[in-house]
Amino acid sequence: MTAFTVSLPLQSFPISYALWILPILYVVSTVFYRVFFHPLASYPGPFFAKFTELYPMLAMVKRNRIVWQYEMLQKYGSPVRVATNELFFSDMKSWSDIYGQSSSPCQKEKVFYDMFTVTGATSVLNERDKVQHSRLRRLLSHGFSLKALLQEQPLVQKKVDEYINIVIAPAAEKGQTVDIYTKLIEHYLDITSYLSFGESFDCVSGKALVTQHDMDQFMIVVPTQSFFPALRHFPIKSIQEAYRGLGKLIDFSRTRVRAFQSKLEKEGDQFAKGTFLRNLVDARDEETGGSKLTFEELVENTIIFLVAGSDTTAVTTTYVIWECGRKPEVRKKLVDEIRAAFPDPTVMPTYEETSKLPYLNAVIEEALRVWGPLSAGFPRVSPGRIIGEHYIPQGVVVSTSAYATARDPTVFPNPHVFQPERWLKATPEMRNMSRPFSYGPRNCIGKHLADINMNITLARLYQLYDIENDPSMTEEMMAPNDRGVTSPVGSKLLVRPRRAGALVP
Ligand code: HEM
Repeated sequence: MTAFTVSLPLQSFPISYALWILPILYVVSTVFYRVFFHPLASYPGPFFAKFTELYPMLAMVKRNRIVWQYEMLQKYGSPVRVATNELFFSDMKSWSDIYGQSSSPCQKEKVFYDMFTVTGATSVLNERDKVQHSRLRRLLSHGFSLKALLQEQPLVQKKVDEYINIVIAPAAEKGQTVDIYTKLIEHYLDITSYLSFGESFDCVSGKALVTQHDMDQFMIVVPTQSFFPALRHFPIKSIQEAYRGLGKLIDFSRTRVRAFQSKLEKEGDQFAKGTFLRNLVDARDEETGGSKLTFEELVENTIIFLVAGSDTTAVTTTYVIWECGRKPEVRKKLVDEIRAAFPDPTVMPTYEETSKLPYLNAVIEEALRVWGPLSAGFPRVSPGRIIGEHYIPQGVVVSTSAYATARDPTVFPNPHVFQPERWLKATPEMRNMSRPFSYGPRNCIGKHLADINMNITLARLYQLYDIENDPSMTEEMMAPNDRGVTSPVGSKLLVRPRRAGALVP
């Protein structure tokens, strides 16, 4: 009996010891491998990045991905190892190696892009398979061509005047201050929703079938729910409210797509000709045996257009106005150019005319370079190939930081300074390094729409009004806040509009 009680701890000792020692050995050997023998072991970067995913996660939570990526590249050079299996680049060649056309492309990274689905269906944004993506892109390309979009120009012009009459004119009349940013999101949402569904949300006029607030819930709920599917059951008021907003958006899209399909069946093909939905519903992809988009694909894609098309364009327009507000010499040149081109206030500028105004386009290019709303590195997975100067093994997550390449001082002297003049003599290097719409087969499909929207809105605004920043606006309030789309941290830009000529620029 005594022998048994004494020997029991001795017999069990090695087992309990092993229970502790094995996990410790596993952790130590994993860290040791990742630091010294991992294929990325020789790349520079912060020490903890060698064996954790801590830094990218922290940057996401702190909403400062773009600035953090830039700081990493500044400190360690390109490429920098920012997590066990992840590299950032900031050289010109990495743009084409990572994002360019290729028979073995770097595919979009699964965890990141799986976050961006509302209904569970895939969209042109998050489809990773090359063949399936090409099919979606082909089906959509006609609707997003400059030619097709210009047929809808009268709608854009009408919405621009509506925005000005409802938002700007009353403030100018009464000498009041107005928040231009929030209303710009609504303005572009009104245009994109019309182009998507053949029916505008009409947020600016107050009809608001779906509000900008409902749209905002996408960014709050959608990325989080892919990690925490149970999120929707949390009895927290703000979460429940966010799901209600998202639900409204999905219901609206489903109803519109259904109504659209049945109208098309009953009335034939003579209605809503220029809308994206019309092109999507009709489109057949001959290369995949005449396949059409499913109902859920139609709903998912139209929602993605709304999300991708409104905030991005509004942020860029807002930063143009902010920069012109704090740089009177820039504002004067812009206003002079626009008013010389369109002296008659009863004549609305067209895109064809505004696209020929060098200074207006230089101001927009510079706003996209300095304040691009999607300038974080978009993650791709190496198929095992040379990127930049290095062979990057299969499975490594890679990206080029658009924010960093657009700040390369050898290409953009004084890179942090807003200087539209630099674009008046743009070099090929400048175009290669400033890529606000990304590059290659996964670049922005909505670029032409963004150009048309921004050119007409800005030309009309400065044709009719002098606009000053409200003195309460500070640089801190305009600092970029990375919520997926990078927008001013203060979520507003207060301005004082006055009828043209009231200010001496
Ligand atoms: C100033 C405005 C805009 C900027 C700076 C911008 C920028 C970008 C960038 C950088 C990407 C690549 C994202 C990635 O690799 O994951 C992208 C993709 C995309 N954008 Fe835009 N965008 C703008 C406006 C628009 C508009 C107006 C629409 C449509 C209504 C749109 C629809 C899309 C879609 C559908 C994709 C995914 C394309 C694909 O993966 O094939 N964007 N955009």
